[in-house]
Amino acid sequence: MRLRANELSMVIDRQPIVSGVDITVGPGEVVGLVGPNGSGKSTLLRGVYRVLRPDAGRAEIDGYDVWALSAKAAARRVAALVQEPAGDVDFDVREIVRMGRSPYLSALRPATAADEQLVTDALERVGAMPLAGRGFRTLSGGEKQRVLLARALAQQPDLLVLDEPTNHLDVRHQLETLDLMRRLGIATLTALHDLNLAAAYCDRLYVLAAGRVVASGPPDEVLSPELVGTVFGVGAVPSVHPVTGRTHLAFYPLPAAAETATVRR
Ligand SMILES: Nc1ncnc2c1ncn2[C@@H]1O[C@H](COP(=O)(O)OP(=O)(O)OP(=O)(O)O)[C@@H](O)[C@H]1O
Repeated sequence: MRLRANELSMVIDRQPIVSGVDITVGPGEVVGLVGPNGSGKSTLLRGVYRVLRPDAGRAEIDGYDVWALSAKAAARRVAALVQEPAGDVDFDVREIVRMGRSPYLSALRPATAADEQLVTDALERVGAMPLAGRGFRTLSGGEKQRVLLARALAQQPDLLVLDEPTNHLDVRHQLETLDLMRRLGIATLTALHDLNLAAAYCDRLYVLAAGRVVASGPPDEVLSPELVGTVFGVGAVPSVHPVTGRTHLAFYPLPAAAETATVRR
């Protein structure tokens, strides 16, 4: 499986939000999307998981334009874990995860025991089996996040798209979730705010600023103090993490006069 976003541009209310973005995710690769608030990360992801149609360019999975596929066919290839309200109806956890099988079902292809087993497997994989009978609305933010990840896994996607998967998670569950994401072996494109987590868990990063990719490559090469200063407007001191051996950035505020201008669209 290979995702290739080619010259993707997205306009909202006549404002360019994503401009000429090229992104690839190779088989089994975990690719991070980082950038300041409002830089267009979620909008770009929506173009990829087929919720917001790009105004120009294409997002292709194995050469298929995701926008040329039916919604159901696209959902068999791409699963998204996004920040979403629970909705009005109180489904239980198992029902929520079962929804991940709906792209495969139809009047001619009703749910089978194999589908139910996939639901169980997905719940087990994220450690949410003890929550299976609970009402989704009664879960904590972190529990909800894990159940939504289980739903995405039940979809058996070729590509996982995650928008801030560590949102709401305590520090242990942040590490566990990203560790799980890596172990899944599924090609993944994930927006992450925490640059140190992005560096620790992603094979490659794309840095978005004002809707454009301003840097890309392995985290160690991309997250230089210069780039962090220019794009995020903070100082960064790199060091080697004493346990993991990965590059770790310590941040500090820059004096107001030294703040660099944000990249213009
Ligand atoms: N439906 C919408 N209507 C109007 N403006 C929108 C809409 N969706 C996104 N935008 C604007 O597009 C810009 C990019 O938003 P987006 O959510 O893609 O950024 P982001 O990088 O994911 O931000 P954050 O890190 O804060 O989640 C923002 O200025 C936002 O206000």
